[in-house]
Amino acid sequence: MAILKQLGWFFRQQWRQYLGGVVALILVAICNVIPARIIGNVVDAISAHRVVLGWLLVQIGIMVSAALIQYFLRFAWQKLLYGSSYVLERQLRSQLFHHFMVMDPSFYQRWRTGDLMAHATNDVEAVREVASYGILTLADSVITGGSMIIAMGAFVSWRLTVITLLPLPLLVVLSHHLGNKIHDAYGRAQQAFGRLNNKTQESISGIKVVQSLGEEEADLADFHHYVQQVLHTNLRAYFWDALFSPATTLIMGMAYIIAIGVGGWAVGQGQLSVGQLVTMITYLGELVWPLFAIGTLFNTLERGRASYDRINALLAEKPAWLPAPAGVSVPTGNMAVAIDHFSYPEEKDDVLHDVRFKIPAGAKIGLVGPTGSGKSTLLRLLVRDFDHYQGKISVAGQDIRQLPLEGYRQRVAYVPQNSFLFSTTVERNLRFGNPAASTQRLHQVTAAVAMADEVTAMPEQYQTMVGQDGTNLSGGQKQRLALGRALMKDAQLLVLDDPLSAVDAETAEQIEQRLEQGRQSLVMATSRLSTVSQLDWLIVMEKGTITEQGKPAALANQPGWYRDTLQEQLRRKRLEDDLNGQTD
Ligand SMILES: Nc1ncnc2c1ncn2[C@@H]1O[C@H](COP(=O)(O)OP(=O)(O)OP(=O)(O)O)[C@@H](O)[C@H]1O
Repeated sequence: MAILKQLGWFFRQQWRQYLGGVVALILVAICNVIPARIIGNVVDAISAHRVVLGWLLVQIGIMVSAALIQYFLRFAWQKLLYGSSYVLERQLRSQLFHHFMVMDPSFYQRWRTGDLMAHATNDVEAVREVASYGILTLADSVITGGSMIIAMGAFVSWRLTVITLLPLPLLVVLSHHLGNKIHDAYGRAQQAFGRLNNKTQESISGIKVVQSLGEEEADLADFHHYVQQVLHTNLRAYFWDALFSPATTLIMGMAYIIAIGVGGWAVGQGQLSVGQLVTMITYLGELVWPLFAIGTLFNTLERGRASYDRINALLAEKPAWLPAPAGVSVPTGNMAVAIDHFSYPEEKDDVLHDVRFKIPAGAKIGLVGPTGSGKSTLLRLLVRDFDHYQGKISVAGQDIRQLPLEGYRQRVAYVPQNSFLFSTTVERNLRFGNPAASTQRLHQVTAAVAMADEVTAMPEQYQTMVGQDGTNLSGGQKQRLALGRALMKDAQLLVLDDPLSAVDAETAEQIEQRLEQGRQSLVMATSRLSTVSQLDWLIVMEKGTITEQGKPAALANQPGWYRDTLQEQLRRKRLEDDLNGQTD
Protein backbone atom coordinates (compact mmCIF):
# COMPACT_ATOMS: atom_id res chain seq x y z
CA MET A 1 0.00 0.00 0.00
CA ALA A 2 3.03 2.26 0.41
CA ILE A 3 3.03 2.98 -3.32
CA LEU A 4 -0.42 4.63 -3.04
CA LYS A 5 1.06 7.06 -0.53
CA GLN A 6 4.10 7.61 -2.75
CA LEU A 7 1.82 8.44 -5.68
CA GLY A 8 -0.31 10.72 -3.49
CA TRP A 9 0.92 13.79 -5.44
CA PHE A 10 -0.60 12.35 -8.62
CA PHE A 11 -3.93 11.33 -7.08
CA ARG A 12 -4.25 14.83 -5.62
CA GLN A 13 -3.49 16.30 -9.03
CA GLN A 14 -6.17 14.13 -10.71
CA TRP A 15 -8.61 13.99 -7.80
CA ARG A 16 -11.69 14.78 -9.91
CA GLN A 17 -11.10 11.84 -12.26
CA TYR A 18 -10.39 9.46 -9.40
CA LEU A 19 -13.39 10.66 -7.39
CA GLY A 20 -15.60 10.23 -10.49
CA GLY A 21 -14.19 6.74 -11.08
CA VAL A 22 -14.72 5.65 -7.48
CA VAL A 23 -18.29 7.03 -7.42
CA ALA A 24 -19.01 5.07 -10.60
CA LEU A 25 -17.58 1.96 -8.95
CA ILE A 26 -19.78 2.49 -5.87
CA LEU A 27 -22.87 2.79 -8.09
CA VAL A 28 -21.85 -0.37 -9.96
CA ALA A 29 -21.54 -2.17 -6.61
CA ILE A 30 -25.01 -1.00 -5.59
CA CYS A 31 -26.43 -2.25 -8.90
CA ASN A 32 -24.64 -5.53 -8.26
CA VAL A 33 -26.57 -6.13 -5.04
CA ILE A 34 -29.91 -6.07 -6.84
CA PRO A 35 -29.92 -9.32 -8.94
CA ALA A 36 -29.12 -11.69 -6.03
CA ARG A 37 -31.83 -10.10 -3.93
CA ILE A 38 -34.37 -10.46 -6.77
CA ILE A 39 -33.33 -14.08 -7.46
CA GLY A 40 -33.93 -14.88 -3.75
CA ASN A 41 -37.36 -13.19 -3.84
CA VAL A 42 -38.33 -15.09 -7.01
CA VAL A 43 -37.21 -18.43 -5.47
CA ASP A 44 -39.29 -17.71 -2.36
CA ALA A 45 -42.28 -16.72 -4.52
CA ILE A 46 -41.95 -19.91 -6.54
CA SER A 47 -41.74 -22.07 -3.39
CA ALA A 48 -44.86 -20.34 -2.03
CA HIS A 49 -46.67 -20.75 -5.41
CA ARG A 50 -47.49 -17.08 -5.55
CA VAL A 51 -45.75 -15.94 -8.74
CA VAL A 52 -47.80 -13.35 -10.68
CA LEU A 53 -46.80 -12.48 -14.27
CA GLY A 54 -46.92 -8.70 -13.78
CA TRP A 55 -44.74 -8.90 -10.64
CA LEU A 56 -42.30 -11.24 -12.41
CA LEU A 57 -41.99 -8.82 -15.35
CA VAL A 58 -41.26 -5.96 -12.94
CA GLN A 59 -38.48 -8.04 -11.32
CA ILE A 60 -36.99 -8.84 -14.72
CA GLY A 61 -37.29 -5.16 -15.71
CA ILE A 62 -35.35 -4.13 -12.58
CA MET A 63 -32.60 -6.64 -13.34
CA VAL A 64 -32.28 -5.51 -16.97
CA SER A 65 -32.21 -1.83 -15.92
CA ALA A 66 -29.51 -2.59 -13.33
CA ALA A 67 -27.44 -4.35 -16.01
CA LEU A 68 -27.84 -1.40 -18.42
CA ILE A 69 -26.91 1.17 -15.79
CA GLN A 70 -23.88 -0.95 -14.89
CA TYR A 71 -22.81 -0.97 -18.54
CA PHE A 72 -22.60 2.83 -18.66
CA LEU A 73 -21.06 3.12 -15.23
CA ARG A 74 -18.34 0.60 -16.11
CA PHE A 75 -17.58 2.61 -19.22
CA ALA A 76 -17.31 5.74 -17.06
CA TRP A 77 -14.87 4.32 -14.51
CA GLN A 78 -12.71 2.70 -17.17
CA LYS A 79 -12.41 5.97 -19.02
CA LEU A 80 -11.71 7.96 -15.87
CA LEU A 81 -9.24 5.60 -14.16
CA TYR A 82 -7.40 4.27 -17.20
CA GLY A 83 -7.37 7.69 -18.88
CA SER A 84 -5.73 9.28 -15.83
CA SER A 85 -3.16 6.52 -15.56
CA TYR A 86 -1.88 7.43 -19.03
CA VAL A 87 -1.39 10.98 -17.78
CA LEU A 88 0.84 9.54 -15.04
CA GLU A 89 2.75 7.52 -17.63
CA ARG A 90 3.30 10.64 -19.73
CA GLN A 91 4.49 12.63 -16.71
CA LEU A 92 6.94 9.94 -15.58
CA ARG A 93 8.29 9.45 -19.09
CA SER A 94 8.88 13.16 -19.61
CA GLN A 95 10.44 13.47 -16.14
CA LEU A 96 12.85 10.65 -16.99
CA PHE A 97 13.63 11.98 -20.45
CA HIS A 98 14.23 15.46 -19.09
CA HIS A 99 16.51 13.92 -16.47
CA PHE A 100 18.47 12.04 -19.15
CA MET A 101 18.92 15.32 -21.04
CA VAL A 102 20.48 17.18 -18.12
CA MET A 103 22.71 14.48 -16.70
CA ASP A 104 26.49 14.68 -17.05
CA PRO A 105 28.78 12.06 -18.68
CA SER A 106 29.66 10.36 -15.37
CA PHE A 107 25.96 9.43 -15.04
CA TYR A 108 26.15 7.70 -18.42
CA GLN A 109 29.33 6.00 -17.30
CA ARG A 110 27.46 4.54 -14.30
CA TRP A 111 24.21 3.63 -16.06
CA ARG A 112 24.03 1.64 -19.24
CA THR A 113 21.60 2.42 -22.05
CA GLY A 114 19.66 -0.83 -21.73
CA ASP A 115 19.05 -0.19 -18.04
CA LEU A 116 17.86 3.34 -18.67
CA MET A 117 15.51 2.04 -21.34
CA ALA A 118 14.13 -0.57 -18.94
CA HIS A 119 13.38 2.24 -16.48
CA ALA A 120 11.69 4.33 -19.16
CA THR A 121 9.53 1.46 -20.41
CA ASN A 122 8.86 -1.47 -18.07
CA ASP A 123 9.13 0.46 -14.81
CA VAL A 124 6.94 3.32 -16.01
CA GLU A 125 4.40 0.75 -17.23
CA ALA A 126 4.36 -1.00 -13.84
CA VAL A 127 3.72 2.30 -12.04
CA ARG A 128 0.95 3.18 -14.50
CA GLU A 129 -0.70 -0.15 -13.68
CA VAL A 130 -0.93 0.99 -10.04
CA ALA A 131 -2.82 4.13 -11.08
CA SER A 132 -5.27 2.15 -13.22
CA TYR A 133 -5.65 -1.53 -12.44
CA GLY A 134 -4.33 -1.07 -8.89
CA ILE A 135 -6.89 1.60 -8.00
CA LEU A 136 -9.63 -0.34 -9.77
CA THR A 137 -8.94 -3.57 -7.91
CA LEU A 138 -8.53 -1.75 -4.62
CA ALA A 139 -11.75 0.24 -4.97
CA ASP A 140 -13.61 -2.70 -6.44
CA SER A 141 -12.54 -5.17 -3.81
CA VAL A 142 -13.35 -2.77 -0.99
CA ILE A 143 -16.59 -1.43 -2.47
CA THR A 144 -17.98 -4.58 -4.10
CA GLY A 145 -16.67 -6.80 -1.30
CA GLY A 146 -18.01 -4.42 1.36
CA SER A 147 -21.41 -4.00 -0.27
CA MET A 148 -21.80 -7.76 -0.70
CA ILE A 149 -21.00 -8.35 2.95
CA ILE A 150 -23.44 -5.61 4.03
CA ALA A 151 -26.13 -7.04 1.72
CA MET A 152 -25.56 -10.54 3.14
CA GLY A 153 -26.02 -9.21 6.65
CA ALA A 154 -28.94 -6.94 5.89
CA PHE A 155 -30.92 -9.22 3.55
CA VAL A 156 -30.01 -12.64 4.93
CA SER A 157 -28.48 -12.84 8.40
CA TRP A 158 -25.64 -11.08 10.19
CA ARG A 159 -24.83 -14.15 12.25
CA LEU A 160 -24.55 -16.41 9.18
CA THR A 161 -22.48 -13.72 7.41
CA VAL A 162 -19.93 -13.50 10.24
CA ILE A 163 -19.64 -17.31 10.50
CA THR A 164 -19.32 -17.72 6.71
CA LEU A 165 -16.59 -15.11 6.44
CA LEU A 166 -14.49 -16.42 9.34
CA PRO A 167 -11.73 -17.77 6.99
CA LEU A 168 -11.24 -14.33 5.38
CA PRO A 169 -8.64 -12.90 7.83
CA LEU A 170 -6.29 -15.65 6.60
CA LEU A 171 -6.12 -13.67 3.39
CA VAL A 172 -4.79 -10.59 5.16
CA VAL A 173 -2.04 -12.61 6.87
CA LEU A 174 -1.09 -14.22 3.58
CA SER A 175 -0.99 -10.99 1.58
CA HIS A 176 1.14 -9.28 4.20
CA HIS A 177 3.62 -12.16 4.13
CA LEU A 178 3.74 -12.52 0.35
CA GLY A 179 3.74 -8.77 -0.41
CA ASN A 180 7.41 -8.23 0.49
CA LYS A 181 8.48 -11.39 -1.28
CA ILE A 182 6.73 -10.25 -4.47
CA HIS A 183 8.32 -6.79 -4.15
CA ASP A 184 11.88 -8.16 -3.85
CA ALA A 185 11.41 -10.80 -6.52
CA TYR A 186 9.96 -8.28 -8.91
CA GLY A 187 12.83 -5.82 -8.26
CA ARG A 188 15.29 -8.59 -9.21
CA ALA A 189 13.24 -9.43 -12.32
CA GLN A 190 13.38 -5.79 -13.44
CA GLN A 191 17.15 -5.68 -12.88
CA ALA A 192 17.53 -8.81 -14.99
CA PHE A 193 15.39 -7.21 -17.67
CA GLY A 194 17.66 -4.15 -17.61
CA ARG A 195 20.72 -6.37 -18.10
CA LEU A 196 19.00 -8.15 -21.00
CA ASN A 197 18.21 -4.76 -22.53
CA ASN A 198 21.88 -3.79 -22.23
CA LYS A 199 22.95 -6.99 -23.89
CA THR A 200 20.43 -6.62 -26.74
CA GLN A 201 21.38 -3.02 -27.34
CA GLU A 202 25.11 -3.80 -27.33
CA SER A 203 24.78 -6.85 -29.59
CA ILE A 204 22.70 -4.97 -32.14
CA SER A 205 25.01 -1.94 -32.11
CA GLY A 206 28.05 -4.20 -32.42
CA ILE A 207 26.52 -6.63 -34.89
CA LYS A 208 29.10 -5.84 -37.59
CA VAL A 209 31.95 -6.69 -35.20
CA VAL A 210 30.20 -9.86 -34.02
CA GLN A 211 29.62 -11.04 -37.60
CA SER A 212 33.04 -10.06 -38.89
CA LEU A 213 34.73 -12.06 -36.11
CA GLY A 214 32.35 -15.00 -36.57
CA GLU A 215 31.27 -14.71 -32.94
CA GLU A 216 27.52 -15.19 -33.57
CA GLU A 217 27.33 -18.48 -31.68
CA ALA A 218 29.19 -17.13 -28.65
CA ASP A 219 27.08 -13.98 -28.64
CA LEU A 220 23.90 -16.04 -28.88
CA ALA A 221 25.02 -18.14 -25.92
CA ASP A 222 25.73 -14.97 -23.98
CA PHE A 223 22.31 -13.59 -24.92
CA HIS A 224 20.71 -16.85 -23.89
CA HIS A 225 22.32 -16.52 -20.47
CA TYR A 226 20.65 -13.13 -19.96
CA VAL A 227 17.31 -14.44 -21.22
CA GLN A 228 17.59 -17.31 -18.75
CA GLN A 229 18.17 -14.83 -15.93
CA VAL A 230 15.04 -12.89 -16.92
CA LEU A 231 13.08 -16.13 -17.10
CA HIS A 232 14.41 -17.35 -13.78
CA THR A 233 13.76 -14.11 -11.89
CA ASN A 234 10.28 -13.77 -13.38
CA LEU A 235 9.44 -17.36 -12.53
CA ARG A 236 10.53 -16.61 -8.98
CA ALA A 237 8.24 -13.56 -8.88
CA TYR A 238 5.35 -15.57 -10.30
CA PHE A 239 6.05 -18.36 -7.81
CA TRP A 240 5.19 -16.03 -4.92
CA ASP A 241 2.34 -14.54 -6.89
CA ALA A 242 0.96 -17.98 -7.77
CA LEU A 243 0.85 -18.94 -4.09
CA PHE A 244 -1.80 -16.30 -3.62
CA SER A 245 -4.54 -17.23 -6.12
CA PRO A 246 -5.00 -20.86 -5.04
CA ALA A 247 -5.14 -19.64 -1.44
CA THR A 248 -8.02 -17.36 -2.42
CA THR A 249 -9.86 -20.29 -3.99
CA LEU A 250 -9.26 -22.36 -0.86
CA ILE A 251 -10.57 -19.64 1.42
CA MET A 252 -13.63 -19.13 -0.80
CA GLY A 253 -14.24 -22.89 -0.82
CA MET A 254 -14.20 -22.89 2.98
CA ALA A 255 -16.67 -20.00 3.02
CA TYR A 256 -19.02 -21.88 0.64
CA ILE A 257 -18.88 -25.02 2.80
CA ILE A 258 -19.71 -23.01 5.91
CA ALA A 259 -22.52 -21.14 4.14
CA ILE A 260 -24.12 -24.31 2.79
CA GLY A 261 -23.61 -26.30 6.01
CA VAL A 262 -24.67 -23.66 8.54
CA GLY A 263 -27.19 -22.02 6.14
CA GLY A 264 -28.76 -25.42 5.28
CA TRP A 265 -29.06 -26.19 8.99
CA ALA A 266 -30.74 -22.78 9.58
CA VAL A 267 -33.22 -23.46 6.74
CA GLY A 268 -34.01 -26.84 8.39
CA GLN A 269 -34.58 -25.02 11.69
CA GLY A 270 -36.93 -22.58 9.95
CA GLN A 271 -34.65 -19.62 10.79
CA LEU A 272 -33.95 -18.89 7.09
CA SER A 273 -35.97 -19.26 3.89
CA VAL A 274 -34.61 -21.20 0.87
CA GLY A 275 -34.67 -17.94 -1.08
CA GLN A 276 -32.46 -16.27 1.54
CA LEU A 277 -29.97 -19.14 1.34
CA VAL A 278 -29.91 -18.80 -2.47
CA THR A 279 -29.34 -15.03 -2.04
CA MET A 280 -26.54 -15.73 0.44
CA ILE A 281 -24.80 -18.13 -1.95
CA THR A 282 -25.24 -15.74 -4.90
CA TYR A 283 -23.62 -12.96 -2.86
CA LEU A 284 -20.77 -15.30 -1.96
CA GLY A 285 -20.32 -15.91 -5.70
CA GLU A 286 -20.10 -12.14 -6.15
CA LEU A 287 -17.36 -12.05 -3.49
CA VAL A 288 -15.07 -14.29 -5.54
CA TRP A 289 -13.93 -11.48 -7.83
CA PRO A 290 -13.17 -8.95 -5.06
CA LEU A 291 -11.10 -11.63 -3.28
CA PHE A 292 -9.18 -12.51 -6.43
CA ALA A 293 -8.80 -8.79 -6.98
CA ILE A 294 -7.05 -8.51 -3.61
CA GLY A 295 -4.55 -11.12 -4.84
CA THR A 296 -3.76 -9.28 -8.06
CA LEU A 297 -3.92 -5.98 -6.18
CA PHE A 298 -0.96 -6.95 -4.01
CA ASN A 299 0.97 -8.09 -7.03
CA THR A 300 0.23 -4.85 -8.91
CA LEU A 301 1.05 -2.66 -5.92
CA GLU A 302 4.30 -4.45 -5.07
CA ARG A 303 5.47 -4.44 -8.67
CA GLY A 304 4.58 -0.76 -8.91
CA ARG A 305 6.43 0.02 -5.68
CA ALA A 306 9.58 -1.80 -6.82
CA SER A 307 9.47 0.05 -10.15
CA TYR A 308 8.74 3.42 -8.58
CA ASP A 309 11.67 2.93 -6.18
CA ARG A 310 13.90 2.23 -9.18
CA ILE A 311 12.66 5.30 -11.05
CA ASN A 312 13.12 7.50 -7.98
CA ALA A 313 16.65 6.22 -7.41
CA LEU A 314 17.45 7.32 -10.95
CA LEU A 315 15.74 10.70 -10.61
CA ALA A 316 17.49 11.34 -7.29
CA GLU A 317 20.84 11.53 -9.07
CA LYS A 318 21.89 15.12 -9.58
CA PRO A 319 24.08 16.33 -12.43
CA ALA A 320 27.63 17.01 -11.29
CA TRP A 321 27.69 20.42 -12.98
CA LEU A 322 27.83 23.33 -10.63
CA PRO A 323 24.78 25.60 -10.77
CA ALA A 324 25.57 29.08 -12.09
CA PRO A 325 24.80 32.13 -9.95
CA ALA A 326 21.66 33.92 -11.13
CA GLY A 327 21.86 36.74 -13.65
CA VAL A 328 25.27 35.84 -15.05
CA SER A 329 25.70 36.18 -18.80
CA VAL A 330 28.40 34.52 -20.88
CA PRO A 331 31.19 36.96 -21.80
CA THR A 332 33.26 36.85 -24.96
CA GLY A 333 36.99 37.33 -25.20
CA ASN A 334 40.27 35.58 -24.61
CA MET A 335 40.27 32.26 -22.82
CA ALA A 336 42.88 30.88 -20.45
CA VAL A 337 43.35 27.28 -19.35
CA ALA A 338 45.04 26.63 -16.01
CA ILE A 339 44.27 23.09 -14.84
CA ASP A 340 46.16 21.93 -11.76
CA HIS A 341 44.71 18.42 -11.52
CA PHE A 342 41.93 16.36 -13.05
CA SER A 343 40.99 12.72 -12.60
CA TYR A 344 37.91 10.93 -13.95
CA PRO A 345 35.08 10.21 -11.45
CA GLU A 346 35.87 7.25 -9.23
CA GLU A 347 39.47 7.12 -10.54
CA LYS A 348 42.41 7.90 -8.27
CA ASP A 349 45.12 8.83 -10.75
CA ASP A 350 45.40 12.25 -12.37
CA VAL A 351 44.76 12.24 -16.10
CA LEU A 352 45.73 15.91 -16.41
CA HIS A 353 48.09 18.01 -14.32
CA ASP A 354 49.64 21.45 -14.76
CA VAL A 355 48.03 22.23 -18.09
CA ARG A 356 48.34 25.95 -18.79
CA PHE A 357 47.87 27.83 -22.04
CA LYS A 358 45.97 30.74 -23.54
CA ILE A 359 43.34 30.82 -26.28
CA PRO A 360 43.26 34.43 -27.57
CA ALA A 361 39.94 35.17 -29.32
CA GLY A 362 40.14 33.89 -32.89
CA ALA A 363 43.35 31.87 -32.32
CA LYS A 364 43.78 28.49 -34.01
CA ILE A 365 45.43 26.03 -31.65
CA GLY A 366 46.51 22.48 -32.36
CA LEU A 367 46.78 19.78 -29.72
CA VAL A 368 49.12 16.90 -30.46
CA GLY A 369 50.82 14.15 -28.50
CA PRO A 370 51.02 10.41 -28.09
CA THR A 371 47.87 8.36 -27.68
CA GLY A 372 46.45 8.44 -24.15
CA SER A 373 48.28 11.67 -23.28
CA GLY A 374 45.04 13.46 -22.29
CA LYS A 375 44.12 15.47 -25.40
CA SER A 376 40.49 14.33 -25.53
CA THR A 377 40.19 14.78 -21.79
CA LEU A 378 41.38 18.36 -22.02
CA LEU A 379 38.86 19.08 -24.79
CA ARG A 380 36.10 17.57 -22.66
CA LEU A 381 36.94 20.01 -19.86
CA LEU A 382 36.81 22.87 -22.36
CA VAL A 383 33.26 21.90 -23.33
CA ARG A 384 32.31 21.33 -19.66
CA ASP A 385 31.70 17.59 -19.76
CA PHE A 386 33.29 17.64 -16.29
CA ASP A 387 33.56 20.48 -13.79
CA HIS A 388 35.35 18.80 -10.92
CA TYR A 389 38.97 19.72 -11.68
CA GLN A 390 41.34 21.82 -9.62
CA GLY A 391 42.34 24.99 -11.39
CA LYS A 392 40.42 27.23 -13.73
CA ILE A 393 39.38 27.63 -17.34
CA SER A 394 38.25 31.18 -17.98
CA VAL A 395 36.64 33.39 -20.61
CA ALA A 396 37.45 37.06 -20.24
CA GLY A 397 38.74 36.24 -16.75
CA GLN A 398 35.54 34.50 -15.65
CA ASP A 399 35.64 30.84 -14.58
CA ILE A 400 33.55 28.89 -17.11
CA ARG A 401 32.06 26.86 -14.24
CA GLN A 402 30.47 30.05 -12.91
CA LEU A 403 28.65 30.57 -16.20
CA PRO A 404 25.23 29.13 -17.10
CA LEU A 405 25.92 25.77 -18.74
CA GLU A 406 23.41 26.18 -21.54
CA GLY A 407 24.59 29.68 -22.42
CA TYR A 408 28.23 28.58 -22.42
CA ARG A 409 27.50 25.56 -24.58
CA GLN A 410 25.71 27.74 -27.11
CA ARG A 411 29.00 29.51 -27.65
CA VAL A 412 30.91 26.29 -28.20
CA ALA A 413 30.72 23.71 -30.99
CA TYR A 414 32.28 20.36 -30.19
CA VAL A 415 33.07 17.41 -32.41
CA PRO A 416 34.09 14.37 -30.36
CA GLN A 417 36.28 11.60 -31.75
CA ASN A 418 33.38 9.25 -32.40
CA SER A 419 30.67 11.62 -33.41
CA PHE A 420 27.10 10.44 -33.58
CA LEU A 421 24.72 11.04 -36.49
CA PHE A 422 20.95 10.92 -36.12
CA SER A 423 19.02 8.53 -38.32
CA THR A 424 17.47 11.27 -40.39
CA THR A 425 18.37 13.21 -43.54
CA VAL A 426 21.70 14.82 -44.36
CA GLU A 427 20.07 18.24 -44.04
CA ARG A 428 18.50 17.62 -40.66
CA ASN A 429 21.79 16.31 -39.34
CA LEU A 430 23.58 19.42 -40.54
CA ARG A 431 20.92 21.77 -39.22
CA PHE A 432 20.71 20.05 -35.83
CA GLY A 433 22.54 22.80 -33.92
CA ASN A 434 21.02 25.64 -35.93
CA PRO A 435 17.64 24.72 -37.46
CA ALA A 436 16.98 28.30 -38.55
CA ALA A 437 20.16 28.63 -40.67
CA SER A 438 19.65 29.78 -44.25
CA THR A 439 19.98 27.46 -47.25
CA GLN A 440 22.94 29.54 -48.38
CA ARG A 441 24.67 28.81 -45.06
CA LEU A 442 23.86 25.12 -45.47
CA HIS A 443 25.54 25.05 -48.87
CA GLN A 444 28.51 27.08 -47.62
CA VAL A 445 29.13 24.65 -44.78
CA THR A 446 28.73 21.62 -47.05
CA ALA A 447 31.39 23.12 -49.30
CA ALA A 448 33.61 23.95 -46.31
CA VAL A 449 33.69 20.29 -45.29
CA ALA A 450 34.30 19.23 -48.92
CA MET A 451 30.98 17.39 -49.17
CA ALA A 452 29.24 19.42 -51.89
CA ASP A 453 29.93 16.98 -54.73
CA GLU A 454 29.14 13.95 -52.61
CA VAL A 455 25.81 15.39 -51.42
CA THR A 456 24.87 16.25 -55.00
CA ALA A 457 25.66 12.67 -56.04
CA MET A 458 23.45 11.19 -53.29
CA PRO A 459 20.08 9.77 -54.45
CA GLU A 460 18.04 12.50 -52.75
CA GLN A 461 20.83 15.01 -52.13
CA TYR A 462 20.21 16.81 -48.81
CA GLN A 463 17.10 14.71 -48.19
CA THR A 464 19.02 11.42 -48.30
CA MET A 465 18.59 9.38 -45.13
CA VAL A 466 21.91 8.61 -43.48
CA GLY A 467 20.75 5.44 -41.65
CA GLN A 468 21.20 4.74 -37.95
CA ASP A 469 24.33 6.58 -36.82
CA GLY A 470 25.16 7.21 -40.48
CA THR A 471 25.51 3.56 -41.49
CA ASN A 472 24.85 4.50 -45.14
CA LEU A 473 27.90 6.77 -45.16
CA SER A 474 31.64 6.15 -45.28
CA GLY A 475 33.72 6.86 -42.16
CA GLY A 476 35.11 10.03 -43.76
CA GLN A 477 31.66 11.23 -44.81
CA LYS A 478 30.34 10.69 -41.29
CA GLN A 479 33.21 12.72 -39.85
CA ARG A 480 32.75 15.55 -42.33
CA LEU A 481 28.99 15.70 -41.71
CA ALA A 482 29.64 15.85 -37.96
CA LEU A 483 32.13 18.65 -38.52
CA GLY A 484 29.63 20.43 -40.78
CA ARG A 485 26.99 20.19 -38.08
CA ALA A 486 29.35 21.92 -35.65
CA LEU A 487 30.25 24.63 -38.19
CA MET A 488 26.55 25.36 -38.83
CA LYS A 489 26.32 26.57 -35.25
CA ASP A 490 28.47 29.67 -35.78
CA ALA A 491 29.97 29.19 -32.35
CA GLN A 492 32.75 31.33 -30.92
CA LEU A 493 34.89 28.36 -29.97
CA LEU A 494 35.31 25.26 -32.11
CA VAL A 495 36.54 22.23 -30.18
CA LEU A 496 37.50 19.40 -32.51
CA ASP A 497 38.82 16.02 -31.46
CA ASP A 498 40.71 14.51 -34.38
CA PRO A 499 37.72 15.33 -36.63
CA LEU A 500 39.27 14.22 -39.92
CA SER A 501 41.19 11.07 -38.99
CA ALA A 502 39.22 8.99 -41.52
CA VAL A 503 39.47 11.60 -44.30
CA ASP A 504 42.29 11.38 -46.85
CA ALA A 505 45.23 13.73 -46.24
CA GLU A 506 44.60 15.98 -49.22
CA THR A 507 40.90 16.60 -48.42
CA ALA A 508 41.70 17.00 -44.72
CA GLU A 509 44.26 19.66 -45.58
CA GLN A 510 41.72 21.53 -47.72
CA ILE A 511 39.15 21.49 -44.91
CA GLU A 512 41.66 22.56 -42.29
CA GLN A 513 42.77 25.49 -44.42
CA ARG A 514 39.15 26.69 -44.45
CA LEU A 515 38.91 26.24 -40.70
CA GLU A 516 42.04 28.32 -40.25
CA GLN A 517 40.44 31.18 -42.16
CA GLY A 518 37.35 31.32 -39.91
CA ARG A 519 36.86 33.98 -37.23
CA GLN A 520 36.14 31.51 -34.45
CA SER A 521 38.71 30.34 -31.93
CA LEU A 522 39.74 26.79 -32.65
CA VAL A 523 41.23 24.09 -30.45
CA MET A 524 41.81 20.93 -32.41
CA ALA A 525 43.39 17.66 -31.35
CA THR A 526 44.91 15.83 -34.27
CA SER A 527 47.04 12.81 -34.97
CA ARG A 528 48.09 14.06 -38.43
CA LEU A 529 51.04 16.39 -37.88
CA SER A 530 51.51 17.36 -41.53
CA THR A 531 48.37 19.51 -41.40
CA VAL A 532 49.11 21.58 -38.28
CA SER A 533 51.93 23.74 -39.65
CA GLN A 534 49.55 26.60 -40.52
CA LEU A 535 47.99 26.83 -37.06
CA ASP A 536 48.82 29.80 -34.79
CA TRP A 537 49.95 27.73 -31.85
CA LEU A 538 50.77 24.13 -31.11
CA ILE A 539 50.55 22.33 -27.79
CA VAL A 540 52.26 19.01 -27.23
CA MET A 541 50.83 16.84 -24.48
CA GLU A 542 52.56 13.89 -22.93
CA LYS A 543 51.40 11.90 -19.90
CA GLY A 544 48.68 14.39 -19.00
CA THR A 545 50.73 17.55 -19.14
CA ILE A 546 52.13 20.05 -21.66
CA THR A 547 55.71 19.27 -22.60
CA GLU A 548 56.10 21.76 -25.44
CA GLN A 549 54.17 24.70 -26.81
CA GLY A 550 54.88 27.36 -29.41
CA LYS A 551 54.52 28.20 -33.08
CA PRO A 552 54.54 25.05 -35.23
CA ALA A 553 57.62 26.21 -37.17
CA ALA A 554 59.56 26.81 -33.95
CA LEU A 555 58.59 23.43 -32.47
CA ALA A 556 59.62 21.70 -35.70
CA ASN A 557 63.16 22.90 -35.06
CA GLN A 558 63.52 22.13 -31.41
CA PRO A 559 64.18 18.65 -30.02
CA GLY A 560 61.13 16.91 -28.64
CA TRP A 561 58.16 14.67 -29.38
CA TYR A 562 56.75 16.96 -32.08
CA ARG A 563 59.96 17.21 -34.14
CA ASP A 564 60.68 13.47 -33.88
CA THR A 565 57.13 12.40 -34.76
CA LEU A 566 56.83 14.96 -37.56
CA GLN A 567 60.09 13.78 -39.12
CA GLU A 568 58.95 10.17 -38.81
CA GLN A 569 55.60 10.95 -40.46
CA LEU A 570 57.32 12.88 -43.27
CA ARG A 571 59.82 10.03 -43.81
CA ARG A 572 56.93 7.59 -44.18
CA LYS A 573 55.13 9.94 -46.54
CA ARG A 574 58.23 10.18 -48.74
CA LEU A 575 58.55 6.40 -48.69
CA GLU A 576 54.90 6.03 -49.72
CA ASP A 577 55.36 8.60 -52.51
CA ASP A 578 58.46 6.75 -53.73
CA LEU A 579 56.61 3.45 -53.77
CA ASN A 580 53.67 5.05 -55.58
CA GLY A 581 56.14 6.57 -58.08
CA GLN A 582 57.56 3.11 -58.78
CA THR A 583 54.18 1.67 -59.61
CA ASP A 584 53.10 4.63 -61.83
N1 LIG B 1 35.84 8.14 -19.20
C1 LIG B 1 37.04 7.80 -18.71
N2 LIG B 1 37.14 7.26 -17.48
C2 LIG B 1 38.33 6.93 -16.97
N3 LIG B 1 39.51 7.10 -17.62
C3 LIG B 1 39.46 7.62 -18.85
C4 LIG B 1 38.23 7.99 -19.46
N4 LIG B 1 38.49 8.48 -20.69
C5 LIG B 1 39.84 8.44 -20.85
N5 LIG B 1 40.42 7.92 -19.75
C6 LIG B 1 41.87 7.76 -19.54
O1 LIG B 1 42.46 9.04 -19.57
C7 LIG B 1 43.72 8.99 -20.22
C8 LIG B 1 43.78 10.04 -21.33
O2 LIG B 1 42.84 9.67 -22.32
P1 LIG B 1 42.50 10.63 -23.55
O3 LIG B 1 41.39 10.00 -24.30
O4 LIG B 1 42.27 12.00 -23.02
O5 LIG B 1 43.84 10.59 -24.37
P2 LIG B 1 44.13 11.12 -25.85
O6 LIG B 1 45.40 11.86 -25.77
O7 LIG B 1 42.95 11.87 -26.36
O8 LIG B 1 44.30 9.75 -26.62
P3 LIG B 1 44.04 9.46 -28.19
O9 LIG B 1 45.06 10.22 -28.94
O10 LIG B 1 44.25 7.99 -28.28
O11 LIG B 1 42.65 9.88 -28.47
C9 LIG B 1 43.90 7.56 -20.71
O12 LIG B 1 44.74 6.90 -19.80
C10 LIG B 1 42.51 6.98 -20.66
O13 LIG B 1 42.55 5.61 -20.36
